[in-house]
Amino acid sequence: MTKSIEQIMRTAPVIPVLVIDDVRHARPLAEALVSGGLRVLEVTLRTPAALDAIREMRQVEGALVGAGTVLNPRDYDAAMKAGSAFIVSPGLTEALAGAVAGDGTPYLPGVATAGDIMHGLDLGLHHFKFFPATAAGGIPTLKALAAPFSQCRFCPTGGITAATAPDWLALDPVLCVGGSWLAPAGMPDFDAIAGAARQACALQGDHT
Ligand SMILES: O=C[C@H](O)COP(=O)(O)O
Ligand SMILES: CC(=O)C(=O)O
Repeated sequence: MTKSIEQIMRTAPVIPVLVIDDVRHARPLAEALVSGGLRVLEVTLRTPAALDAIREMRQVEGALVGAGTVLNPRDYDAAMKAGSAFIVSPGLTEALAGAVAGDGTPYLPGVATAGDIMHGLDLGLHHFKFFPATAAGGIPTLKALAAPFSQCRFCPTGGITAATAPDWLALDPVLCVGGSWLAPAGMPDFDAIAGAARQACALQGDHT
């Protein structure tokens, strides 16, 4: 059965945001992250290898693999054909949100302003990526934005690190955070990635 975006956001406290250049790294990367307890994986459509990486990673037992940097209905279509379990975009447009929400696909669009959130609510959305979290003002901005929108839940992403993630996760409207710190660019060190995933998994991220 398809999981809701809320269930996906509550699966683990951290969603690794992945930029995969070499499809040969995809499976071992997913295995390292899942072995550390991070089951929800966002593969950004920023590289030519991304769609094949999604196809590979979804074979890994326990992995819940979605597509990030989905910018328009064409990207959405390609991401779904590759088997994405959820969709993430850096912002919110009617063209994309209409296509994704119309299909009932779990969807996490990016918002950075009250107007963005109101636009999302008009489209029936209540779960958002707060992006770019740190550059958009950090925790004070999210607290101020969340106050009038008590029905909304957030996954802050952008500039978050292992050191700052706990402060974000302590906020009630925050169900999880996203970040690329778990798998930095370059040749992956899968043991180090599994270790970072274990630490991230131990962070508290479950709010009612
Ligand atoms: O999805 C968004 C970002 O690329 C992740 O941000 P970050 O690299 O600052 O963690
Ligand atoms: C930044 C972001 O949300 C994305 O690449 O999907």
